[in-house]
This record gives sequence, structure tokens and C-alpha cells, in this order.
Amino acid sequence: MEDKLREMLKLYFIMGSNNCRKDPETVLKEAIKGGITLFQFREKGQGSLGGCEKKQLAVNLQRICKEAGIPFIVNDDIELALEVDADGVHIGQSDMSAGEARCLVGSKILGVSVHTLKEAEQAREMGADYFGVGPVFHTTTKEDALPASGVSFIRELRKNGYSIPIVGIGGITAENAGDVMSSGVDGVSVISFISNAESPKKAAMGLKENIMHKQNG
Ligand SMILES: Cc1ncsc1CCOP(=O)(O)O
Ligand SMILES: C=C1C=NC(C(F)(F)F)=NC1=N
Ligand SMILES: [Mg+2]
Repeated sequence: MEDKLREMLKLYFIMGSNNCRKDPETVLKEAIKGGITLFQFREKGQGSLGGCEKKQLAVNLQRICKEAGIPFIVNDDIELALEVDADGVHIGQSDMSAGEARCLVGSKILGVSVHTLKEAEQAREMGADYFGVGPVFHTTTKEDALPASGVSFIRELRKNGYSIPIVGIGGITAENAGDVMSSGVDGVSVISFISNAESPKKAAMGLKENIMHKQNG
């Protein structure tokens, strides 16, 4: 399972309706053609959908992923994830504890955002399947993002013996993705470089090229 997950995390596209120029379905289809390996539905922040509209969009995007054999992850909203039988959830520190999440999602994929060794230890003890670490570079996509820390915390986690799958996130583009991969992550996670692109397909292809021959180890 773990190696399968490492492969999945290579090019991890995250998107919500408010990250897109075109309609989300089209953006996702193009990103899939461009070679993304995992998708996270993150409907959050200014202008994002709620309630029934959010659920309908989740179902639509999940169907597109299913048809392409791409696993579908839901951010924050565990209830929605269970309702649509998603492949997994991603939670941050301000959401519920990883222990509580693991109890609710059972054997589904559980991703946790971690920013300190303490958070990493807690998340690992409670059964996280992968860590999201960032922001690596400056980002304006997440309104309450912490300051960018480069790849230092990624290296620190590996130095402290964390071999768990890790994905870097925050301000990642085709031009800097290779450097992130060399830092010891298993993959990169991207929102705006793909979701805002003129051609999400080309953006994903550009990222894919740079991460495939730059992975560490
Ligand atoms: C969700 C999230 N978590 C840390 S940075 C970030 C936003 C990443 O968006 P982008 O790839 O557009 O910088
Ligand atoms: C805040 C987040 C941090 N990391 C990730 C992921 F890339 F999936 F690990 N997703 C998020 N929503
Ligand atoms: Mg969250």
C-alpha cells in the first residue's frame, strides 16, 4: 500500500471551483490528460460553494476521476468524503485530530498537514498515511498559509527518520518542482499552476516532465 501511495503522490492536483478560470470539470479533465496521479477536491475560501452545490460538484469531479482511474481525496470535509465514498481525506491541524479522523474513515487514505516535528509525531502515531508539508514557496492560494519555509522542514523530517510518504505544497511550478523532488518528498502538490493555466493539460505535462527525472533516491 505504501509504495502504491508514493506513486499516487507524484503529481497531486488540488482544486476547488474558486481556483479555476474555466469550469472545474473541464480543468480536471485536462489535468488528467496532462498526467496528474491524484486529485483532491478542496472547496474552500473566498467564493467557494457550500451545501448541495458543493456536494454536486464533488460527485461530478469524483466521476471524472473514477473514469480515469485517479483516486479522489476530499479536503477537510470528512462527512462529505464518507457520503460520496471518497478514496480518502486530507485534514489540517485545525480540523479534527488525526486519531478521530482515522476512526471515522477506516482504511481510506488519510493525509495530514504538518508544520512541526510535534505535529508530525502526533499524526504518525494516529495513523496518517502521508504528510502534506508546506508552503514550500510563497503562495496566495491558501488565505491563512504560514510563511514559506522552503524545503528545510522536509529535510528535517527525513533527517529525523520519517520515512512516511510526504508531498510538498505551496507555490510549486514546473520550474521549481524538480528542486522540491530532490529534497526527499515523494511528490508535489499543486493548485494554481494547473487550475489557473491557459492549458491545464500543458501545465500538468510540464510539471510531470520535471518531477519524473528529478526524484530523489
Ligand atoms: C492548500 C495549501 N497548503 C499549503 S500552501 C497551499 C496552497 C497551494 O496552492 P498553490 O499551488 O496555488 O500555491
Ligand atoms: C492544506 C493542505 C496541505 N497539503 C495538502 C496535500 F498536498 F494534500 F498534502 N493538502 C492540503 N489541503
Ligand atoms: Mg484543512
